[in-house]
Amino acid sequence: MEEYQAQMKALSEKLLGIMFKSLGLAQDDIKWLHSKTNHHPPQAVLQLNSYPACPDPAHAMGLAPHTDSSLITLLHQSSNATGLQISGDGGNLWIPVNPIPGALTVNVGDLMHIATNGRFKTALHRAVVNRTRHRVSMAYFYGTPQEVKISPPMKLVDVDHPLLYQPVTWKEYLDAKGKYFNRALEFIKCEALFIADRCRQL
Ligand SMILES: O=C(O)CCC(=O)C(=O)O
Ligand SMILES: [Fe+2]
Repeated sequence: MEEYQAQMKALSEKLLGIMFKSLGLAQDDIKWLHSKTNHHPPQAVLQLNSYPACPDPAHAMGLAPHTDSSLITLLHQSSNATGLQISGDGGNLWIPVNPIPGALTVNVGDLMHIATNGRFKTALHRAVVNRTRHRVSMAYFYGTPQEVKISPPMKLVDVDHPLLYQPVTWKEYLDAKGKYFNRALEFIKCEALFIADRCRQL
């Protein structure tokens, strides 16, 4: 398990580096991301999910529609059963994300949505139970260091892209998520007054 987590951590950092670079950001813009040079390294959680088979999947709960609260999630799903589904339209249409042997699924999470000012969009997904097969999955949630207030680099904020969310730590965000669940992002949205105030400070 420790070795798996170490590998997932390295992969998360690599992927995030590539994703931020794709937005034109340099290493200096995302200093908090580099755990080797950071006093307080980014935090991560490993979660194991088990979904017993159910002959009537429509009447069983797998994992309800949600977005992950991480920056990114690296998901391993057992290759013998389907169950993960993603929605691009707020939960009307669900598209299966079937397992590919040897491949991981990468979810963009809420913190990445906040940290990139909405350039990378958090992914709404759910897990439904399989009719005949027991399914397991292993989710590695990669987040930010404990004390970091997540806020996009100023290069991603301008008049065409006003600041969308108030700066929050992962802990503060998880508290909001616990209270407001799928509406947590909405809850930390900048009010017009807050945006005007921040813009004056830029
Ligand atoms: O089991 C799955 O495929 C999804 C798991 C998941 O979304 C989660 O643990 O947050
Ligand atoms: Fe998830």
